Amino acid sequence: MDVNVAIRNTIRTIPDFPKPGIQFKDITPILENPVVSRAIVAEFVKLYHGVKVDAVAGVESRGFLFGLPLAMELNVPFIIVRKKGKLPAETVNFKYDLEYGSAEIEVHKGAIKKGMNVLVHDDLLATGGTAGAAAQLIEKEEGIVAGFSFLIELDDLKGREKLVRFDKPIISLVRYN
Ligand SMILES: O=P(O)(O)OC[C@H]1O[C@H](OP(=O)(O)OP(=O)(O)O)[C@H](O)[C@@H]1O
Ligand SMILES: Nc1ncnc2[nH]cnc12
Repeated sequence: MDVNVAIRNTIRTIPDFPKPGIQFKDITPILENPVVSRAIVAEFVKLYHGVKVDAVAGVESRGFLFGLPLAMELNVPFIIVRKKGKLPAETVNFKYDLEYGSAEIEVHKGAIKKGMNVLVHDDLLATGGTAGAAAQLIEKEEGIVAGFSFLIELDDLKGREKLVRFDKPIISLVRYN
């Protein structure tokens, strides 16, 4: 199976969600398909062969879906990056600007160890604000960004440009204009 073709054929595009003009990439049909889901994890494992990854950080909420199985396959810890106010123990936070307004993400203090190579994982790269903030959080904790992995990248929103400064591989399985 060509996993990129399988993803493209399985994703649904829902127009005007959550706002008029947005073409929402709905991954729920992928989650309902265990063959494609397994192929996605296998593809990430293959692509990260030879890259030093000590942990995978998945961004709430859709970054959790493939982030945990990927970490399990790589046999490394999975670290959850959550929106503010959801993690129960002491946290470190990073505030960032969105297109309109701002948002804050956090991880448990001590989850990212000094010098740890942490792969940022999410389902989708749009403007890059979220993935860039997760990477800054890793650096704030003295971890090293190992790279970025996404199922989907929306090229027109130029998120990649926000991530190039980390100078690490940015992998997306499917790209849309
Ligand atoms: O590149 P950006 O412009 O930052 O956008 C990408 C982010 O947006 C979506 O998450 P959303 O905030 O919709 O939350 P969810 O995963 O909980 O649905 C997506 O899952 C990414 O995390
Ligand atoms: N177009 C889109 N589809 C799905 N998730 C998104 N997150 C940001 N933009 C998105």
